[in-house]
Amino acid sequence: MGIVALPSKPRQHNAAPGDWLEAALAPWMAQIGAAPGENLLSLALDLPDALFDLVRNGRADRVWIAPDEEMFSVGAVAGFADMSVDRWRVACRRWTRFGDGPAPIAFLTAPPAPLGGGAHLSLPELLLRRSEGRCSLVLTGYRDFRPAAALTREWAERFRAMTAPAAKETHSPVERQEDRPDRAEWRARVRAATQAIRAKRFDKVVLARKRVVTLRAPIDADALARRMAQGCVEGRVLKFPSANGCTLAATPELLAVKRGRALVSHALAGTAPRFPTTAQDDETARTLRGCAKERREHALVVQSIAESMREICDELSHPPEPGLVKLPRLQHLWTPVSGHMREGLDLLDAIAALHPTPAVLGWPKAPARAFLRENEERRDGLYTGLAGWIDAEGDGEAAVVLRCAEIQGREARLWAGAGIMAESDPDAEWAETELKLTTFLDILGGAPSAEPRAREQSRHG
Ligand SMILES: C=C(O[C@@H]1C=C(C(=O)O)C=C[C@H]1O)C(=O)O
Repeated sequence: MGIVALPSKPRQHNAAPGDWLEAALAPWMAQIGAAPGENLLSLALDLPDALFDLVRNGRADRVWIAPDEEMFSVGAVAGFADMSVDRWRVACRRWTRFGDGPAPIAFLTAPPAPLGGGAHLSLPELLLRRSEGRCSLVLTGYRDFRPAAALTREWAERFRAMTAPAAKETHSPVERQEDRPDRAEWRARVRAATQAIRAKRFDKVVLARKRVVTLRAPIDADALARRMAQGCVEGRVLKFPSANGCTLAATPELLAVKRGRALVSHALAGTAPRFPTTAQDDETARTLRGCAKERREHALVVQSIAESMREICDELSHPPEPGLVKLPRLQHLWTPVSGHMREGLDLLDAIAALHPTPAVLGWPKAPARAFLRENEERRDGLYTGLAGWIDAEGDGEAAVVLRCAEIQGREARLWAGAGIMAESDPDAEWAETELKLTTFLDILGGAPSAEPRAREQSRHG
């Protein structure tokens, strides 16, 4: 499935966005004024398509784009900007909601795989959502002791800022790029990992590396997110704030998708390049499916996901043989694991059970994590962490943040990793990470790869 194409120019809309919102809020003022001050309050409004287009061509703190859905948000509700899981659950029970639109959601993140740990939630003040062809605006606030008009004024100001026309996108050339670790150090790290595996410390560990790309001018993360969304990806395009700037990703890996009681986790591990001719591409896919190392690497991930899901699901199933996910530059072995979640559990329970999987950490998890800590692999931004959203019913999605970069000023810190098994060859694993880096390099605007193209180099070529 492809990502919906974005119109390059916003369609015309006559009313100024701020005026439109004030008029749309007017009929609700009395009800907002009478709502209990100690509860969260949300109002969902239908939004004209043209205003939605203004937003997706403008600026947003958080962006989430799926094949059948788009979400953009600004602001975080004061006092609920960083919610604990418990606080979210309590708030959901005492929420005053108006309007006939989608329920409010919180965005969530979880730390990179070597750190692990639970989810953080952030409650957006303004959420623009297009789902099933319908555009809506969900406004959320905590009125506390303020008059209702103070709250609606804040919403209107944010909406004006969000719909202000974005600066014209300019393309900035690459000034320099650097690999950390460099190739020699990478080889040493992979050898250390394969030795530890042969010494039976663990079966698999995921090593990662970064490329720091510096452009001549500051990077426009919103423009990059739009470019990513225009490409065709299997998965999710996202932009989330992270420790030093923001993280952008076009990731194919979905850790958890929950709708009602149905939970699906997508095991993705085992990688090969794509080729322009069908014959060569199919041959590579056959080699990937038949490669014992890749199959074992994949099987570890499926087994671990199934074990974790058994703790929270009653029924579990997955196809006996992996399928393939085909991306523009890569193909992966893929197994969707489906389950029927136990009564009363939500997406956050699924995250607690599943994150991180051996696809981004290793197996068994504890010694793989200890190895990464000893080797001081510090992953920037949200790389191999999670990003996603949850609604008040506990449904939602969590993607593993891959094919990503943390953007700060003129710098993009790109990350890619590979599963290391006993027989891993350092150069083949380097080639695989090169290929993974191209997903983001392509979007950044043709930054030339520091190494020869991995397509021709891969162990499957
Ligand atoms: C670690 C990454 O990707 C993960 C590792 C894979 C592998 O080793 O084959 C495949 C998909 C992802 O689960 C990455 O893209 O950086």
